[in-house]
Amino acid sequence: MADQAITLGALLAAARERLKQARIPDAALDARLLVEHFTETTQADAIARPEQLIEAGRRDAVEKALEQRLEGKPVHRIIGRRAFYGLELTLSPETLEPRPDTEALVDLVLEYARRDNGDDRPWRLLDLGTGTGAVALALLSVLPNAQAVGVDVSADALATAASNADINGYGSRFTACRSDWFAGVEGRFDFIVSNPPYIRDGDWPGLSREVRAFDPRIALVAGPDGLDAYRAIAAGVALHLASGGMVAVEIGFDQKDMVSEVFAANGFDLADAVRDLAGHDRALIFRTKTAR
Ligand SMILES: C[S@@+](CC[C@H](N)C(=O)[O-])C[C@H]1O[C@@H](n2cnc3c(N)ncnc32)[C@H](O)[C@@H]1O
Repeated sequence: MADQAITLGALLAAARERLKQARIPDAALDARLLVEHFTETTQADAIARPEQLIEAGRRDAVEKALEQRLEGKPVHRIIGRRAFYGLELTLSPETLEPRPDTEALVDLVLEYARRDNGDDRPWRLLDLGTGTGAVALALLSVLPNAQAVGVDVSADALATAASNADINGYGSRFTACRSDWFAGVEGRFDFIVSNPPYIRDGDWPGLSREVRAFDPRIALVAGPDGLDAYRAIAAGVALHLASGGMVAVEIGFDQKDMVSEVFAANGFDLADAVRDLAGHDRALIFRTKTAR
């Protein structure tokens, strides 16, 4: 490659065209995210100062990133981080890339936590399968006096979650706990939340190549019917839920009835369900069954 600078506008146009030609979905968005990240520019720079010169080293970094994208690596894996609920979260090999759909789970928990002027209460939160810390940290970002314990079976994910808590300014209110679901968890919590693995074993081969190659299988797959993690979680909730507490989970689009049955069998009533932006059932919240 010639050792010369290129303008930001030309670099962006070339990157967009390259991904488009290769039929990469969302080519324009991916090109923009990669160029912005590796040239340390913003969308505003591209609009206001497209003539600004990008030095050869940065242009080469964009070039390498485009090659990775053309080989199928997802754009946020290349960048190494992804935005979730207004937070910037670093990814690592054993963390799932947080998905926008999971914001529905956060909103559902917040709706209940903030009832009756509850915003400022010292809520105790438990996030089972915390991954990057996405759900716990999003809740901490809105509830200023809450404390969260993030549980994961993966040491790599937990280290990433703890680092994300520090980077985003919530390190003093976040505790990482390595545990197989509740096995190593102590204490009781006002809200137990989880976005657990919920894909059926048999559906794994049909997922996109990008997901299979770059998201950890253990973060996504949960037995022949996809319900193994819900069974493990529902069985342990009663021992760790504070009086009046609630448990909320993300679900697959067709799992509302099945997951409700799993929790009902363990003594919990469905209190509410919300859909994601595509209109699919996405998050459920339960409370302890009342005596009838
Ligand atoms: C679907 S990911 C969710 C990650 C993150 N909470 C999010 O919403 O982006 C599920 C997480 O559960 C963790 N996990 C899987 N099996 C587990 C187990 N037995 N005990 C604790 N965590 C587990 C995985 O490592 C993964 O981080």
